[in-house]
Amino acid sequence: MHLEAEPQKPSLAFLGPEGTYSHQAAHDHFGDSVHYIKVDSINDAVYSLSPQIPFAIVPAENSIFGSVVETLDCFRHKSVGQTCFIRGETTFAIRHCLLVKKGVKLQNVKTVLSHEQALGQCKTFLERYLPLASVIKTSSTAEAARMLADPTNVDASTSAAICSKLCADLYPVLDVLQEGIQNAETNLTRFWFLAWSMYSLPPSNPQVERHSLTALLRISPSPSSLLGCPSVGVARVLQLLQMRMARIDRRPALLNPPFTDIYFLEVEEISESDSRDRPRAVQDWKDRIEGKAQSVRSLGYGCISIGIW
Ligand SMILES: O=C(O)C(=O)C[C@]1(C(=O)O)C=C[C@@H](O)C=C1
Repeated sequence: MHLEAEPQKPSLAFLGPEGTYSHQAAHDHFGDSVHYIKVDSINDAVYSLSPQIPFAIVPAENSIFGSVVETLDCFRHKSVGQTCFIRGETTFAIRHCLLVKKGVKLQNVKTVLSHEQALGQCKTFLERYLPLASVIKTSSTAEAARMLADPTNVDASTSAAICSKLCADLYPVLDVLQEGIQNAETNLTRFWFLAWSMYSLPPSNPQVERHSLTALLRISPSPSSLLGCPSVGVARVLQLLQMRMARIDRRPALLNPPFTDIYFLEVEEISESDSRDRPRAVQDWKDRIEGKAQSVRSLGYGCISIGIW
């Protein structure tokens, strides 16, 4: 019998441990076509990108709790657009559960552990059923389950974790106390696929592949902008690019003077032909704002970064 060596799968970093929504969303999309590498934070997922780990998945925004600021804050850094590019996206349905150690009842729960996003998405449930419980933020929802199941955790009999039902299978000492505890039945999180190189694409699953037609503009303003004050600059850039804005996020730029911001804009303009020839489209955007902005850089798949100063 002739056994063919399995071609090496590309590695993809995800916010671990196993059982996070990031892990599940990646698995839904890529199945067994990638080698999964768990990391401890969204930051680590972004900064682990390298020739050895060419791909990563990070949460972008949630339909109940909004933008994932940890991800946007990573996108402030100039490495994004150099060794980190957005190359696609997927949306995943989030259904949170309250997990406890077997035998623990709702009235025993004094502490709830979970990721900041999940705690926000379940605020109504927490206020109604556990108003006196204190909350502890963990690096991910599955990390909350892992901590609860840890045999050395002395507080486990008075604690609960908000995470996916899958975590009850991964940690058999845990039970699902309540299912579907998010503030609204429809709860979706949008994830971005990142790549180390602008020229590499994560393996696609033809069943679910759907090219996003949005673009992300990172606009770093400063007072001496040729385009005027930051918000005017943003509006002017959109006008020059002939783009309609779909979403806007604003984060502190961590530059002087204080209250200088970076804007993240998702725009709707990209036409069918542009979406087929993205490098040309990005070049065209650059040409249109040349001379008006100090720096224009591609963030990858239909994404550009514009520095105005
Ligand atoms: O903690 C997880 O399970 C994650 O994958 C992170 C994350 C997020 O940051 O938005 C992903 C999806 C849900 O919105 C909750 C948490």
